[in-house]
This record gives sequence, structure tokens and C-alpha cells, in this order.
Amino acid sequence: MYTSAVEHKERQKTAHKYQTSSREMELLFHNINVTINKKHILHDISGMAKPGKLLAVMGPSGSGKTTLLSAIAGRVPRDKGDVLLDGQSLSKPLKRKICYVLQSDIFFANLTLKETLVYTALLRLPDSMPHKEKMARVDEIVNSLDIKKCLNTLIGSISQRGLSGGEKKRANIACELLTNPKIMLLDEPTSGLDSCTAFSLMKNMKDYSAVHNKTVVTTIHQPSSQIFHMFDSLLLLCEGHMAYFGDAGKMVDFFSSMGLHCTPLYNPADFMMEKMKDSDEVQNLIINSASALRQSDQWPNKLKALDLKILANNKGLTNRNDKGDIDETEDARPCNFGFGMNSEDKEKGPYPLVHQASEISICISKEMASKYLQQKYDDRWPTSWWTQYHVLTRRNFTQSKAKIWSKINLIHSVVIAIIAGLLWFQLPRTEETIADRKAVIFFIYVYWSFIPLSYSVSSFPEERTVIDKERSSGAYRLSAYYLAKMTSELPLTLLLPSGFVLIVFWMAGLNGFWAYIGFWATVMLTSLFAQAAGFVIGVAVMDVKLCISVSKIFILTSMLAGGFLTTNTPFWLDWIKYLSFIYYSYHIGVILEFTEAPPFR
Ligand SMILES: Nc1ncnc2c1ncn2[C@@H]1O[C@H](COP(=O)(O)OP(=O)(O)OP(=O)(O)O)[C@@H](O)[C@H]1O
Repeated sequence: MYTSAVEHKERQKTAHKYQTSSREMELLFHNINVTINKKHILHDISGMAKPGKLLAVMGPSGSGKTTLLSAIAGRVPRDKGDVLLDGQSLSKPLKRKICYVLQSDIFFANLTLKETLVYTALLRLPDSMPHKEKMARVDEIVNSLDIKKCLNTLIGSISQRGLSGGEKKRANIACELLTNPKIMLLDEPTSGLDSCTAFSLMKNMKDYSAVHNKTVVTTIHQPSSQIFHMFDSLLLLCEGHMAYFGDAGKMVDFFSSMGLHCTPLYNPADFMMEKMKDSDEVQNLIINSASALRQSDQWPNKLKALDLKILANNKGLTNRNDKGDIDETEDARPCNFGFGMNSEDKEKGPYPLVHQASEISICISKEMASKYLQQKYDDRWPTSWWTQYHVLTRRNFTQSKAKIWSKINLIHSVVIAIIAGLLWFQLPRTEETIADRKAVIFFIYVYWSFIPLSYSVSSFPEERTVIDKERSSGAYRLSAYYLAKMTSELPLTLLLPSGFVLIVFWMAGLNGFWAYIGFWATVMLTSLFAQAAGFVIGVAVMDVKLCISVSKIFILTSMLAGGFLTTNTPFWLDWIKYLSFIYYSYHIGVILEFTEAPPFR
């Protein structure tokens, strides 16, 4: 995949073909209000971010930065407010144009960085894109983010060493960049990094957004002055209220206008944070000044137009959209507040704000209707169900192979099989061995119920965060994931019990070849059932500790009611055996062992 520079350039050219297939997008959010658990977190937050530019969202801890990004990405419901991409409201297909890089690094720990990126590319890039181009895209992102040297390193986890914190942050961003999003939302990409690594990461992002004309919004806690000067625009939040929105370079002037002066050579970011954590009076002063800024000439026209629209609606002005008589030939100037204005439109002069405001509903509905219908089918899933199933099976197998093929599992099963085989070694065909024969049969079924159940029960809760993250960016269907998971874990479920039955059955000297085949088949079915039961418990409970407790109750009850340990249950509890899957397996095993068998002496 990583070969000569010439080849790399060629690949970049072809990758570029897919990147520039559609134009880049401007993000506009207006009067965002969010309440979570009855707590009003965001109050009328507005702002915009342009292609090729970096918008930084800053504010003290708990001021609502993450909530704002989540609301823009459509992952947190808004009480009110609009999010517009190039003038269109945020629809489901448009959400896929946004990538949201979470603060925490959520990955499969057993995959290498290269595997992670390749599987992400295969899952999230469209089927129509040739495999070679997908790999070229991975190659390009790897070079842009400078992570080539750690491609073969495991992602790792708390208990297993892997990528460093900075490398994980880059890996996180790389996975999202693969889909060539129009808008990138980064939540605290530099948290936990030293200043040098943080600077290099932000520089990578700045360069990437400039070269590829991407719109980038990032939250950041306390940037160094070097990082601060990279920002094009700045949105300050103070306890969920807007404290500033405008050019990053003019923030100091804004504070000076309130009589809050930043001394030369002092980091403007530190200065601003100090002021926003100051007394209530200072905080109110800042919030009120930001409010006044919204009424001033410095406030962007596109945001003003939206303010006016709300004002017009509140005053009950008639909206032509309500009448349903849209004249498409009348004044064909773009109605999306100048987004994509051509020179002819510009000559016609600025479109009156009030006029723009009254037109907003019309443009959104007209443009959306056609675009949405067109995108509805194109953008629902990036890949077909079959691709998702196939790639997820491979990925899950790679991720779980350490667990599936671990030497410990293999040795553990062989040792138990040999011990059981020796304890019940070549049972003579006498009446005294009937109880032992039943015991060995029961033991095999219980053992191969317990093992698959205990593996599968914890796998969903462990993977849930990764699956949630991937599914919220629309990567694949749940059905594809579930079936892929079942398929990839089949080897564990079937191969080990096959070997186990082979050893114990013949060592114990049970009833001949055909009984062996029937016995093997029922052990396989029992294992599959136990695996499925484990998945169901895992999905239903989702808490690892609780899962283990519930699965213990389930397996022990199935065992007790299985028909071997208890034969004289009270009549009013006799029905319980029918709820035990081991009861059915055990009785089939007993039938196979004692019918059509040589007579007992
Ligand atoms: N599910 C929730 N229930 C109640 N309050 C919440 C919930 N989620 C967030 N909040 C509150 O909303 C406020 C804003 O949280 P948010 O995570 O957006 O802040 P932040 O600026 O990103 O903080 P930090 O910089 O520490 O990450 C906080 O006071 C937080 O306690």
C-alpha cells in the first residue's frame, strides 16, 4: 500500500477525483437552544464557519462546548434553532456530510492502526469506488496526519499497550476524514497532549482544511498562543451563553471595548479564559456586550437575515411560502443568503435583508425537496448490505481472533477433555456404569453451554461504544453487524467443542459411530443456542457485571432443571424443566447412548 512517491502522487490524483465531486459547504447555526434533563444548557447560540477556515469554540469547562457540537451534528435534540449547510436544513443525508470526532478515543483495541483505517475505508466509502482508490485515500490521510510510523501498532487499551495519546487522537480524526466530510467537528482534539504534539496536530488540521477547503469547527480548552493564532474565527461560550463570535484576531479588541485590556505578550486565550471565570459582574458584562455585538454592523449578514426572519415570524408577517404560490422566475437571485452567488447576482447588489429573511422558508423547502429526494436513495448507506456484512465479519474475526484462537482456550479445552476422558475411561458396558454414562453426557452439554455463553455475553457491552459511534455516523446496518458477529464467532463456537467431543466420546467408550455423529450435532446446536442466549443477555443488560450475574443465573437454572441433577422436583415446579435448553440436549444424548446399543451385562 505504501510504495513509491510517483505511485503516491498518481493515487492522490485519482483520490482527488472523488474529493472534488461536490463543492464544499458553509455551516451556519442560529439561535441554538438545548435543554438536557430539564437543564437549559445552551441559550441562543449562533455562528458560522466557512470552507477552508478554522472556527474555534472556547469557554470554561462546563460552558456547553461539547453540547453545541453535538447539537450541530444532530446528535443532541435542539429545543429550537437552525443548523444550515449551504442554506439547507440539516436532513439525515446531510448529517452524513458532517464528521464528528469525539473527545474520547473509541476503537477496537486488538486491531492495528492500519487495520482500523482499512476496515473503516471499506465500510464507509461507497461501493462504487474501486478498492485501489479506497486504499489511496487511506494512504493520503495517513500522510496528511503524519501517522505512517505507527501503522502497524495495535490501538491498545488500558490493559494493553498500544498507540500513544497523540497518535490515538490522530487515528480518531483519520477515521472520520476517510469519508471526505464537508464539515469537521472536533471535540477537544488536543486534550491530554503536550503543547508540541497539540501544536503539530492543530497545524495538520489547519493545513488539511486549507488544502482541501474543509470547514472545521473545533472545541479547545486552553490553546497556546501559537495555536490560538491559527484560528480564523472564534466563538466564546460562558455558562451556555454567547460571549463572542467573530474574527479570532479581533477578540482582544472586543474585550478592550469593555475596558478589559489584555497586556501585550500575554496569551489572548489565557486572558479571555480568566475574564470569563471572573466575577458575575464581569461575566454579565461580557455576555451583554456579545448581545450588543449581534445588533451591530459587525454581525454577519447571513446571521442577521435569520434574526430578521424570526422577528418577522414573531410579528406575524405573511410568508409567501404559506400561500404556496412560489414564482420560480421572479428575481432569480440565489435565495440562500448569498451562498454560491455568481457575478451576475453580485451585480444586482445586496439582497435586502428583510426580503432574504422572508424568503428563507421558500428556499429551504424548494432546494431541499429536490436535493433531498435525489440524495435519499444515494446517501442512505454508503455500502450495500453484503459489503457491510462481509467487511464486518472480517473485521470482527481479526478483532476477536486473539480471543478465539488463544492458546489458553485451546489448552484449557484439551486438558479438560483429557481429564474427563481419563475419569470416565472406557466404561464397561455394565448396569453399574449407567449413571456414569449419563454423567459424562450431561457434563459435555453443560460445559459447551457454559463456555460459548460466557464469551458471547460480554462481547456486546464491550463493543457497544464503538458500534454506537460508527452507527451514529451511518456506517452500517445493525442486521449486518449482528450477523457478521455471529458468523465470525462460529469457529470458537464450533471447532473447539468438535475437538472436545471427539476426545471425550471415544475415550469414554460411548455408543458407536452413529451415536457419535448425533451427539456431535446436538453439542453444536447447544453451543449455538448458548452463544445466541449470551448475545441476547448482553444486548438486553449492557452492563458487564450485571450481564455476568444474569448469565450465571440463566446457566445454573438451566443446569439444575436439565434432568440429571434433580429427578424428584415438586409437581408444581415440574414445568421448569421445559424452560431449560440443557434438558432437551441431555435427553437426546441419553436416547443416542441407550437406544440401539449393545445390551448391558
Ligand atoms: N446528560 C446531562 N444531564 C445533565 N446535565 C448535563 C448533561 N450533559 C451535559 N450536562 C451539563 O451541561 C453543561 C455543559 O456540558 P458540556 O459537556 O457541553 O461542557 P463543555 O464546555 O464541553 O465542558 P468540558 O470543557 O469540561 O468538556 C455542564 O454543566 C454539564 O454538567
